[in-house]
Amino acid sequence: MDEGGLTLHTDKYQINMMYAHWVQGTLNERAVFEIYFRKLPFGNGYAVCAGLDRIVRYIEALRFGERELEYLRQQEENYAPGFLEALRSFRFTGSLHAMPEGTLAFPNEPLVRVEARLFEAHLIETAMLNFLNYQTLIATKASRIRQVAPNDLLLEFGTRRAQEADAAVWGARAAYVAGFHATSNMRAGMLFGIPSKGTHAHAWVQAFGTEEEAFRKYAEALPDQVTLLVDTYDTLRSGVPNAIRIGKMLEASGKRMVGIRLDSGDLAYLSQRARDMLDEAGLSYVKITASNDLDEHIIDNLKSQRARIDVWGVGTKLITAADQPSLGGVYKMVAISRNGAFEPVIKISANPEKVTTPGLKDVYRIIGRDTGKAEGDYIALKDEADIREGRRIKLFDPVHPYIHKYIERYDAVPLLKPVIVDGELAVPLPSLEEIRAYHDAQLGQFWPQYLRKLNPELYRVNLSEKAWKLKMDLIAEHTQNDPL
Ligand SMILES: Nc1ncnc2c1ncn2[C@@H]1O[C@H](COP(=O)(O)OP(=O)(O)OP(=O)(O)O)[C@@H](O)[C@H]1O
Ligand SMILES: O=P(O)(O)OC[C@H]1O[C@H](OP(=O)(O)OP(=O)(O)O)[C@H](O)[C@@H]1O
Ligand SMILES: O=C(O)c1cccnc1
Repeated sequence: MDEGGLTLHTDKYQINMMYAHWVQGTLNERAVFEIYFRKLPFGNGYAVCAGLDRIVRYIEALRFGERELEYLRQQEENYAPGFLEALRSFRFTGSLHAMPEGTLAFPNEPLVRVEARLFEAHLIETAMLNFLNYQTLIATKASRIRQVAPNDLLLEFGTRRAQEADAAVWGARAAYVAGFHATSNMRAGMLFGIPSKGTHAHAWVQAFGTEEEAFRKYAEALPDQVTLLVDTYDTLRSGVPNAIRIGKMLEASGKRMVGIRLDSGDLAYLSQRARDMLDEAGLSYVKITASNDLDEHIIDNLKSQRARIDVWGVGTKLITAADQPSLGGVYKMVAISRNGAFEPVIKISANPEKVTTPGLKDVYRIIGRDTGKAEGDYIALKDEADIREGRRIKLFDPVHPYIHKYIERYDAVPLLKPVIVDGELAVPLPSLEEIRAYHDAQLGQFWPQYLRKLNPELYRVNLSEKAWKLKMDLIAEHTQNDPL
């Protein structure tokens, strides 16, 4: 997808800061920022990273053209002409390390680390958060839905209710990353290569004199993909019997009907009755699709009622993340270069959760050698050797530091991979199919108790002792408390 034209998809305060750095001559000073979120959405045990593909394409396409410069000139008379000239040759020259799309991520660990000139680091905050927060939210919602229907076909049907067009297509992609199988949105199919699927609407049936005629005409037109919507008049008295007639008609011409779709009423009862009727008619291969305001809770509940549903069409509640419509990912400065070296910086807050963790850091997934499973994540300062070299490390609870344990016999997998280095793409972006396969492998690394939908076990994100000490020292420095 062409991401040109998004350069001013940023908050004005970013341009104000760029301008002030330009005026003060500090625009080329380098800084490090991290993106992380503080709380998991939906009470889920993990989040599924998505949005990096768009971030990279956006960064690569960043240019201030005539239109952008003219708008800035008109908007703000304080912006000196020299600033606008500097923008004309703007290119992103920094580096970006990030968790690949499909990675399972947890609160308070960096998903992205940006190392760049202040001039460019400010510009990209807003758009990066916009893409990452939304797509990660939808991928996580989709993952919850998949958790309750792991063996069924999952179709994304949300476009009509999405918060506008971008959300529809990028949300369809995020759902696909997390394991949905297809989308109804043809543009998402075209842009990203996601399989597209569709049945027909009630209007098709209403357009004909009888339901049977409507079904027949549809089957004549599209004999290889007949999924008939059976609830326009009376699901069990007319819809399913008419669909069975069409199924038989197709059989006579050597074809097989794909399915029926239920879109209202008691989906458990109707699916059981419809299954019986189809089976009795010898159409046991015909699949039953359900739709109608579905989400992970209803699907789970329908399964516990032994609903006979093979395919789930999920729209509104997925694409709008209806029970939690935003993820609160933030972008915080953790270091700034002074006299040629990065110095850690902190932001203090009366709210302890909002105090940042200073310094350039890496995140590692600790995989137990004996189990092959993730034991916890470990955030360390960038140059810490113990974790890199697999030596014994101490995991401790920062709130109650006396609670700790040592671990050895582990593999430490660095999660932040180089994506852009000095303005250039470090490695080609993975394909969507590669991302899906990687996501599945990620899920396989976790014990089921971390993945369950309801009251999942807390997965630990540990801070190294050095990183923790640095944080405490900086807090002390800024609050005039004694260091711990
Ligand atoms: N057996 C079931 N158990 C739990 N929830 C169900 C069951 N059957 C359907 N549902 C859900 O209950 C809700 C019913 O919604 P609603 O009553 O608005 O649908 P409807 O009246 O049957 O159809 P329409 O969308 O045409 O109004 C939907 O979210 C549906 O997915
Ligand atoms: O329910 P969702 O999860 O959003 O899935 C998509 C819905 O969109 C269509 O109906 P439409 O919205 O056109 O009409 P309806 O509300 O009367 O079902 C379809 O029949 C589904 O019910
Ligand atoms: O193909 C379908 O059945 C479909 C697509 C979008 C929304 N509702 C249903």
